[in-house]
Amino acid sequence: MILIAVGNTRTLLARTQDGVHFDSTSVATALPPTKILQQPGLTWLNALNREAVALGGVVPAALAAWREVLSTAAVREPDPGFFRRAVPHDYHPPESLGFDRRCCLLAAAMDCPRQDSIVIDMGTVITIDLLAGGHFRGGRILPGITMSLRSLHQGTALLPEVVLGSATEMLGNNTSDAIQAGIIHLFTDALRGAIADYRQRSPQAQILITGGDAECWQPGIPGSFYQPHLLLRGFYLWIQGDAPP
Ligand SMILES: Nc1ncnc2c1ncn2[C@@H]1O[C@H](COP(=O)(O)OP(=O)(O)O)[C@@H](O)[C@H]1O
Ligand SMILES: CC(C)(COP(=O)(O)O)[C@@H](O)C(=O)NCCC(=O)O
Ligand SMILES: [K+]
Repeated sequence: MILIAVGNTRTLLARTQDGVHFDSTSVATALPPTKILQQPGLTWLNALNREAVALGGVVPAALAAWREVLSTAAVREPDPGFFRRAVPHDYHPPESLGFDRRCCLLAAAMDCPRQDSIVIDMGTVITIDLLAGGHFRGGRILPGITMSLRSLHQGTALLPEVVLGSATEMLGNNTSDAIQAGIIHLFTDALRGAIADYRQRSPQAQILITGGDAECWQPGIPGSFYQPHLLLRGFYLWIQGDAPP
């Protein structure tokens, strides 16, 4: 099966036989699908007309462009009804819950059915969601790391656009270090704070962390597990669960 998952910054293109191992790559969502399909190295995408293709995401215009390009392939899109049965929730309106959040929650719910989970997705935007007693209990949406750094530059005359290094000083003594200290401590505190709050509700919840910025932030979140393929795993389970018998 080929999975195409459209995020706000990156589109994941993945192929899997067993739903556990994913041969995946990511490309800029801003690129039109026709251009993406012409990229060298993405040769397995030639299988698009022979294999089942699953399409999902959180950027409606990009999804529409993919639908047009894939019109000859057997495209499958996830059914919200399956999600609602697998992960009951009170989100309102229910259809507004983002596709990427659903995939990660579904993976946690189906792979660890007796375990509560705090699911942190550090993508364009950061989401921190609580799955407890098999139900999605709600979450928090925060600006992402790159988005936050960019907004400091775009909203001011004097602040440069900074790339985060490994500086974690408490007190910055130049503009770049002060911004880095601000962002690193802001998000470390926000993540730890959310975990502490959610654990009042679910003391045993495991912490799963995924998304483009997760790998470098995981060490700052004690006890968390980095799950690079959480979204793809959930997407696969969703499409399989949906399949007609
Ligand atoms: N090659 C890359 N291009 C863009 N952003 C990247 C890349 N690698 C890591 N990142 C980081 O990952 C974040 C995007 O995460 P990702 O999970 O791909 O987001 P989304 O699913 O929202 O598209 C960016 O904010 C950026 O900080
Ligand atoms: C919260 C998100 C922007 C995260 O997107 P991402 O950072 O993964 O691109 C996305 O899940 C979304 O557009 N959600 C819709 C609103 C909601 O979940 O309530
Ligand atoms: K995200």
